[in-house]
Amino acid sequence: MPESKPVILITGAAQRIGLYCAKALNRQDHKVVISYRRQRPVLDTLTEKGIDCIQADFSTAAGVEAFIDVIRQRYPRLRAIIHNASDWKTDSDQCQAEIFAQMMAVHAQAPMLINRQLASLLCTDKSDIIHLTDYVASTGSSKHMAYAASKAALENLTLSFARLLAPKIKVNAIAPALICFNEGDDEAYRQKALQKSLLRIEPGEQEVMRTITWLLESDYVTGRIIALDGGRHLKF
Ligand SMILES: NC(=O)C1=CN([C@@H]2O[C@H](COP(=O)(O)OP(=O)(O)OC[C@H]3O[C@@H](n4cnc5c(N)ncnc54)[C@H](OP(=O)(O)O)[C@@H]3O)[C@@H](O)[C@H]2O)C=CC1
Ligand SMILES: Nc1nc2c(c(=O)[nH]1)N=C([C@H](O)[C@@H](O)CO)CN2
Repeated sequence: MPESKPVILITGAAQRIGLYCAKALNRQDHKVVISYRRQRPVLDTLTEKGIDCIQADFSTAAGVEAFIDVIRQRYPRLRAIIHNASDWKTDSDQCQAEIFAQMMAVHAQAPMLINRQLASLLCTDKSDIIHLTDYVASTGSSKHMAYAASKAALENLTLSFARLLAPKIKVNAIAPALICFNEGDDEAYRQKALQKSLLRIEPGEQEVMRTITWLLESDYVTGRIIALDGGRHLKF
Protein backbone atom coordinates (compact mmCIF):
# COMPACT_ATOMS: atom_id res chain seq x y z
CA MET A 1 0.00 0.00 0.00
CA PRO A 2 1.73 3.24 -1.12
CA GLU A 3 2.31 5.85 1.64
CA SER A 4 -0.56 8.41 1.67
CA LYS A 5 1.37 11.15 3.53
CA PRO A 6 4.17 13.10 1.76
CA VAL A 7 7.42 11.32 2.65
CA ILE A 8 10.33 13.45 3.82
CA LEU A 9 13.79 11.94 4.27
CA ILE A 10 16.22 13.67 6.65
CA THR A 11 19.66 12.23 7.26
CA GLY A 12 21.55 12.22 10.55
CA ALA A 13 18.38 13.03 12.51
CA ALA A 14 18.84 11.11 15.77
CA GLN A 15 20.10 14.21 17.61
CA ARG A 16 20.18 17.99 17.75
CA ILE A 17 19.01 19.89 14.63
CA GLY A 18 18.01 16.83 12.64
CA LEU A 19 16.05 15.36 15.55
CA TYR A 20 14.27 18.66 16.17
CA CYS A 21 13.31 18.93 12.49
CA ALA A 22 12.25 15.28 12.21
CA LYS A 23 9.85 15.70 15.14
CA ALA A 24 8.52 18.99 13.74
CA LEU A 25 7.95 17.52 10.28
CA ASN A 26 6.23 14.54 11.88
CA ARG A 27 3.87 16.94 13.71
CA GLN A 28 3.18 18.64 10.35
CA ASP A 29 1.69 15.31 9.24
CA HIS A 30 4.50 14.25 6.94
CA LYS A 31 5.75 10.67 6.88
CA VAL A 32 9.30 11.16 8.18
CA VAL A 33 12.17 8.81 7.38
CA ILE A 34 15.52 9.39 9.10
CA SER A 35 19.00 7.94 8.93
CA TYR A 36 21.09 7.43 12.05
CA ARG A 37 24.57 6.00 12.53
CA ARG A 38 24.72 5.02 16.21
CA GLN A 39 21.91 3.29 18.13
CA ARG A 40 20.36 5.30 21.01
CA PRO A 41 17.18 5.30 23.13
CA VAL A 42 15.52 8.22 21.31
CA LEU A 43 15.12 5.98 18.27
CA ASP A 44 12.46 3.99 20.12
CA THR A 45 10.53 7.18 20.80
CA LEU A 46 10.77 8.22 17.15
CA THR A 47 9.60 4.80 16.01
CA GLU A 48 6.59 5.03 18.34
CA LYS A 49 5.75 8.36 16.65
CA GLY A 50 5.70 6.59 13.29
CA ILE A 51 9.10 7.83 12.13
CA ASP A 52 11.03 5.23 10.10
CA CYS A 53 14.60 5.07 11.48
CA ILE A 54 17.15 3.51 9.13
CA GLN A 55 20.74 2.83 10.19
CA ALA A 56 23.35 4.14 7.78
CA ASP A 57 27.03 5.05 7.75
CA PHE A 58 27.91 7.41 4.92
CA SER A 59 31.69 7.12 5.39
CA THR A 60 31.84 4.70 2.45
CA ALA A 61 30.07 4.58 -0.92
CA ALA A 62 28.93 1.06 -0.05
CA GLY A 63 27.24 2.38 3.07
CA VAL A 64 25.46 5.06 1.05
CA GLU A 65 24.38 2.54 -1.61
CA ALA A 66 22.99 0.20 1.05
CA PHE A 67 20.95 3.09 2.46
CA ILE A 68 19.67 4.02 -1.00
CA ASP A 69 18.56 0.42 -1.56
CA VAL A 70 16.47 0.44 1.63
CA ILE A 71 14.81 3.72 0.67
CA ARG A 72 13.98 2.40 -2.81
CA GLN A 73 12.49 -0.78 -1.34
CA ARG A 74 10.26 1.07 1.12
CA TYR A 75 9.26 4.36 -0.57
CA PRO A 76 8.12 4.68 -4.21
CA ARG A 77 7.70 8.46 -3.82
CA LEU A 78 9.44 11.19 -1.81
CA ARG A 79 8.36 14.79 -1.13
CA ALA A 80 11.78 16.02 0.02
CA ILE A 81 15.33 14.95 0.85
CA ILE A 82 17.14 16.92 3.58
CA HIS A 83 20.88 16.26 3.84
CA ASN A 84 21.65 17.03 7.48
CA ALA A 85 24.14 14.28 8.44
CA SER A 86 27.49 15.78 9.32
CA ASP A 87 30.70 15.25 11.25
CA TRP A 88 32.41 18.42 12.53
CA LYS A 89 35.97 17.15 12.68
CA THR A 90 38.93 19.35 13.62
CA ASP A 91 41.99 19.24 11.36
CA SER A 92 44.90 17.06 12.54
CA ASP A 93 48.49 16.93 11.24
CA GLN A 94 48.66 13.26 12.18
CA CYS A 95 45.68 12.09 10.09
CA GLN A 96 44.58 14.99 7.90
CA ALA A 97 44.26 12.82 4.80
CA GLU A 98 41.82 10.53 6.63
CA ILE A 99 39.88 13.48 8.01
CA PHE A 100 39.63 15.07 4.56
CA ALA A 101 38.33 11.79 3.10
CA GLN A 102 35.79 11.44 5.90
CA MET A 103 34.57 15.02 5.51
CA MET A 104 34.17 14.70 1.76
CA ALA A 105 32.45 11.32 2.14
CA VAL A 106 29.67 12.47 4.47
CA HIS A 107 29.23 16.07 3.28
CA ALA A 108 29.67 15.69 -0.49
CA GLN A 109 29.83 12.09 -1.74
CA ALA A 110 26.77 10.91 0.21
CA PRO A 111 24.47 13.79 -0.83
CA MET A 112 25.65 13.45 -4.44
CA LEU A 113 25.01 9.69 -4.65
CA ILE A 114 21.67 9.95 -2.82
CA ASN A 115 20.48 12.81 -5.02
CA ARG A 116 21.53 11.15 -8.26
CA GLN A 117 19.86 7.85 -7.38
CA LEU A 118 16.76 9.06 -5.50
CA ALA A 119 15.84 12.18 -7.50
CA SER A 120 13.57 10.00 -9.67
CA LEU A 121 11.48 9.21 -6.58
CA LEU A 122 10.82 12.90 -5.84
CA CYS A 123 7.26 14.05 -6.59
CA THR A 124 6.87 15.71 -9.96
CA ASP A 125 4.50 18.47 -8.85
CA LYS A 126 6.37 19.99 -5.88
CA SER A 127 9.54 18.55 -4.35
CA ASP A 128 12.73 19.70 -2.67
CA ILE A 129 16.29 18.81 -1.91
CA ILE A 130 17.83 20.79 0.96
CA HIS A 131 21.53 20.68 1.83
CA LEU A 132 22.72 21.75 5.30
CA THR A 133 26.06 23.46 4.63
CA ASP A 134 27.83 26.03 6.85
CA TYR A 135 28.82 29.71 6.98
CA VAL A 136 32.49 28.65 6.81
CA ALA A 137 31.93 27.20 3.32
CA SER A 138 32.23 30.79 2.09
CA THR A 139 35.03 31.94 4.42
CA GLY A 140 37.24 28.93 5.12
CA SER A 141 38.25 27.87 8.61
CA SER A 142 41.50 27.89 10.57
CA LYS A 143 40.77 24.75 12.59
CA HIS A 144 38.19 22.89 10.42
CA MET A 145 39.78 23.28 6.95
CA ALA A 146 38.70 19.87 5.63
CA TYR A 147 35.19 20.29 7.05
CA ALA A 148 34.82 23.74 5.48
CA ALA A 149 36.10 22.53 2.09
CA SER A 150 33.62 19.65 2.12
CA LYS A 151 30.74 22.00 2.94
CA ALA A 152 31.88 24.24 0.06
CA ALA A 153 31.68 21.17 -2.18
CA LEU A 154 28.13 20.60 -0.97
CA GLU A 155 27.26 24.23 -1.75
CA ASN A 156 28.58 23.73 -5.27
CA LEU A 157 26.53 20.53 -5.61
CA THR A 158 23.50 22.66 -4.71
CA LEU A 159 24.08 24.70 -7.89
CA SER A 160 24.66 21.65 -10.10
CA PHE A 161 21.57 19.80 -8.87
CA ALA A 162 19.41 22.94 -9.08
CA ARG A 163 20.28 23.18 -12.79
CA LEU A 164 19.94 19.43 -13.38
CA LEU A 165 16.60 18.87 -11.63
CA ALA A 166 14.65 22.02 -12.52
CA PRO A 167 11.81 22.71 -13.07
CA LYS A 168 10.22 19.88 -11.09
CA ILE A 169 12.60 19.79 -8.13
CA LYS A 170 13.90 22.79 -6.14
CA VAL A 171 17.43 22.40 -4.72
CA ASN A 172 18.68 24.81 -2.03
CA ALA A 173 21.18 24.98 0.81
CA ILE A 174 20.90 26.33 4.32
CA ALA A 175 24.23 27.76 5.53
CA PRO A 176 24.13 28.25 9.30
CA ALA A 177 26.71 29.81 11.53
CA LEU A 178 26.16 29.05 15.25
CA ILE A 179 22.76 27.38 15.73
CA CYS A 180 23.21 25.37 18.92
CA PHE A 181 26.21 24.71 21.14
CA ASN A 182 27.44 21.23 21.98
CA GLU A 183 27.14 19.98 25.56
CA GLY A 184 30.89 20.13 26.11
CA ASP A 185 31.26 23.78 25.02
CA ASP A 186 32.55 25.73 28.03
CA GLU A 187 31.49 29.29 28.93
CA ALA A 188 34.62 30.88 27.47
CA TYR A 189 34.01 29.16 24.12
CA ARG A 190 30.34 30.10 24.19
CA GLN A 191 31.01 33.76 24.87
CA LYS A 192 33.67 33.89 22.12
CA ALA A 193 31.31 32.21 19.64
CA LEU A 194 28.41 34.55 20.50
CA GLN A 195 30.61 37.60 19.81
CA LYS A 196 31.26 36.44 16.24
CA SER A 197 27.83 37.63 14.99
CA LEU A 198 26.06 40.98 15.10
CA LEU A 199 23.02 39.50 16.86
CA ARG A 200 25.13 37.60 19.41
CA ILE A 201 22.61 34.82 20.17
CA GLU A 202 22.41 31.04 20.03
CA PRO A 203 19.18 30.86 17.95
CA GLY A 204 18.42 27.18 18.45
CA GLU A 205 17.17 24.45 16.14
CA GLN A 206 13.86 26.18 15.35
CA GLU A 207 15.77 28.72 13.22
CA VAL A 208 16.64 25.90 10.81
CA MET A 209 13.14 24.38 10.94
CA ARG A 210 11.51 27.72 10.06
CA THR A 211 13.79 27.94 7.00
CA ILE A 212 13.01 24.39 5.93
CA THR A 213 9.28 25.14 6.17
CA TRP A 214 9.73 28.29 4.07
CA LEU A 215 11.71 26.44 1.40
CA LEU A 216 9.19 23.57 1.24
CA GLU A 217 6.37 26.10 0.74
CA SER A 218 8.25 28.19 -1.84
CA ASP A 219 7.35 28.05 -5.53
CA TYR A 220 10.22 30.20 -6.78
CA VAL A 221 13.42 29.60 -4.82
CA THR A 222 16.06 27.25 -6.19
CA GLY A 223 19.84 27.20 -6.45
CA ARG A 224 20.17 29.46 -3.42
CA ILE A 225 22.30 29.30 -0.28
CA ILE A 226 20.19 30.65 2.61
CA ALA A 227 22.48 32.13 5.27
CA LEU A 228 21.44 31.79 8.92
CA ASP A 229 24.32 33.63 10.59
CA GLY A 230 23.11 36.53 12.75
CA GLY A 231 24.94 39.01 10.54
CA ARG A 232 28.31 37.32 11.10
CA HIS A 233 29.36 38.31 7.56
CA LEU A 234 29.34 41.99 8.67
CA LYS A 235 31.30 41.51 11.88
CA PHE A 236 34.84 42.84 11.30
N1 LIG B 1 24.96 22.94 15.27
C1 LIG B 1 25.35 24.08 14.71
O1 LIG B 1 25.47 25.15 15.38
C2 LIG B 1 25.65 24.12 13.25
C3 LIG B 1 25.28 23.06 12.41
N2 LIG B 1 25.55 23.13 11.06
C4 LIG B 1 25.13 22.03 10.20
O2 LIG B 1 23.77 21.71 10.47
C5 LIG B 1 23.60 20.27 10.41
C6 LIG B 1 23.06 19.75 11.74
O3 LIG B 1 24.00 20.14 12.75
P1 LIG B 1 24.03 19.32 14.15
O4 LIG B 1 22.67 18.97 14.56
O5 LIG B 1 24.93 20.06 15.07
O6 LIG B 1 24.75 17.97 13.66
P2 LIG B 1 25.48 16.84 14.55
O7 LIG B 1 26.93 17.20 14.72
O8 LIG B 1 24.66 16.58 15.75
O9 LIG B 1 25.45 15.59 13.51
C7 LIG B 1 24.21 15.11 13.03
C8 LIG B 1 24.32 13.63 12.80
O10 LIG B 1 25.15 13.32 11.69
C9 LIG B 1 25.46 11.94 11.80
N3 LIG B 1 26.67 11.55 11.08
C10 LIG B 1 27.91 12.03 11.25
N4 LIG B 1 28.77 11.38 10.43
C11 LIG B 1 28.04 10.45 9.76
C12 LIG B 1 28.36 9.47 8.79
N5 LIG B 1 29.61 9.29 8.37
N6 LIG B 1 27.36 8.69 8.32
C13 LIG B 1 26.08 8.86 8.75
N7 LIG B 1 25.72 9.78 9.66
C14 LIG B 1 26.70 10.56 10.16
C15 LIG B 1 25.65 11.67 13.29
O11 LIG B 1 25.10 10.40 13.56
P3 LIG B 1 25.45 9.56 14.91
O12 LIG B 1 25.32 10.55 16.04
O13 LIG B 1 24.39 8.50 14.93
O14 LIG B 1 26.86 9.04 14.75
C16 LIG B 1 24.90 12.83 13.97
O15 LIG B 1 23.86 12.40 14.81
C17 LIG B 1 24.96 19.70 10.03
O16 LIG B 1 25.04 19.49 8.63
C18 LIG B 1 25.92 20.78 10.47
O17 LIG B 1 27.15 20.75 9.75
C19 LIG B 1 26.23 24.19 10.51
C20 LIG B 1 26.62 25.24 11.29
C21 LIG B 1 26.32 25.30 12.71
N1 LIG C 1 28.03 18.56 12.26
C1 LIG C 1 28.22 19.69 12.95
N2 LIG C 1 28.62 20.80 12.30
C2 LIG C 1 28.82 21.94 13.02
C3 LIG C 1 28.59 21.98 14.38
C4 LIG C 1 28.15 20.79 15.03
O1 LIG C 1 27.93 20.77 16.26
N3 LIG C 1 27.98 19.69 14.27
N4 LIG C 1 28.77 23.13 15.11
C5 LIG C 1 29.23 24.24 14.53
C6 LIG C 1 29.45 25.44 15.42
O2 LIG C 1 28.23 25.79 16.06
C7 LIG C 1 29.95 26.68 14.72
O3 LIG C 1 29.00 27.07 13.78
C8 LIG C 1 30.12 27.82 15.73
O4 LIG C 1 31.09 27.52 16.66
C9 LIG C 1 29.58 24.29 13.09
N5 LIG C 1 29.25 23.06 12.41
